[in-house]
Amino acid sequence: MFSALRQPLARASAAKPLARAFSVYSPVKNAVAPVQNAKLEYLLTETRGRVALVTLHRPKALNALCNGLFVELNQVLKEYDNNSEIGAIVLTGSERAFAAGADIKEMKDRNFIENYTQDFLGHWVDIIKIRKPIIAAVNGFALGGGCELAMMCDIIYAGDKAVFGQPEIKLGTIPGAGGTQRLVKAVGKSKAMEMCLTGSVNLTAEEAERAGLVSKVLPADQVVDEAVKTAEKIANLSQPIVQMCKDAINQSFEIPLSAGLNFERRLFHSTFATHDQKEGMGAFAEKRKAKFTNN
Ligand SMILES: CCCCCCC[C@H](O)CC(=O)SCCNC(=O)CCNC(=O)[C@H](O)C(C)(C)COP(=O)([O-])OP(=O)([O-])OC[C@H]1O[C@@H](n2cnc3c(N)ncnc32)[C@H](O)[C@@H]1OP(=O)([O-])[O-]
Repeated sequence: MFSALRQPLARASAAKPLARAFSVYSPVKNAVAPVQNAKLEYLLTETRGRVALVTLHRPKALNALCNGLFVELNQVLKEYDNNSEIGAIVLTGSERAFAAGADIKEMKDRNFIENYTQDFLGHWVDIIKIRKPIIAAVNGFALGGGCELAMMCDIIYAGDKAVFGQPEIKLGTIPGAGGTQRLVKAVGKSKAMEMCLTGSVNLTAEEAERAGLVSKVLPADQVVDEAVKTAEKIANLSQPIVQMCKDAINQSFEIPLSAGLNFERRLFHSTFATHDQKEGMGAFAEKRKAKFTNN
């Protein structure tokens, strides 16, 4: 199914839902049922040069994250990951909300047995398997799962009115997709504890930048364009080397320093097996711009 979808995605140039074959998730049972020629209901997609721009589009619910949205998001991201015309991805929401968290109304009646046996949220986090860099362009609310989704991306740019928070505790639950883990690594234990334990201490965009959660704060109407510009820069570098670099940085979250340094050195060594390393260093020595061929 993915290869059949590749062409329509690669050609898409306007921000509108694409008609295609799709699978949808039953919110209750997590069962995948194939639906032919359904439309994207929760996303807008477009391509700008070598960058794919994916917009969460559930405006009436402030982009609350539901099962159907993740089925679409996973498929679209996988398509772009496999499309050699695309070098990087920008994920954004609306000016009012990147995402106001998991859909509370959809999940409120779930029970423990269902959650456990169906591994509720298991497939929601497939975004971390995407090999190409993903930049989150965040405006408005990034709460609960919205904050967690942004943290699963590789770089976060925030609009000046963005708000990051983990309010789950006020709903009688805890963050379920990285709020107690990635947030600690991004902002430190004390701030993460304060945010998660109170549910009401949020970070403004500037606070998030100071804490290291966000790499740049921009006027709200410039966030997406700036994210696309950065994504385009990355997309025009050597793609295998970009992927190795993303891999190496992500390893720093998983393994001890000595193992991470070893992993990094092995990847560094292996870049010398590529044509792009010869081209990149050769171009520097010859005082010309490198032309990478992804080999
Ligand atoms: C990457 C993988 C992610 C996995 C996630 C893991 C699990 C996660 O850790 C758990 C959560 O996220 S738990 C969630 C953590 N998040 C939270 O606790 C935040 C919950 N949201 C809020 O506190 C408020 O909506 C805001 C303060 C965001 C805005 O307030 P405002 O400006 O007065 O606007 P308004 O009038 O309130 O909302 C407009 C419409 O949107 C609707 N809607 C909004 N969020 C919704 C949601 N999450 N659900 C459903 N619907 C939601 C709202 O009902 C209303 O619809 P209506 O049909 O017109 O009634």
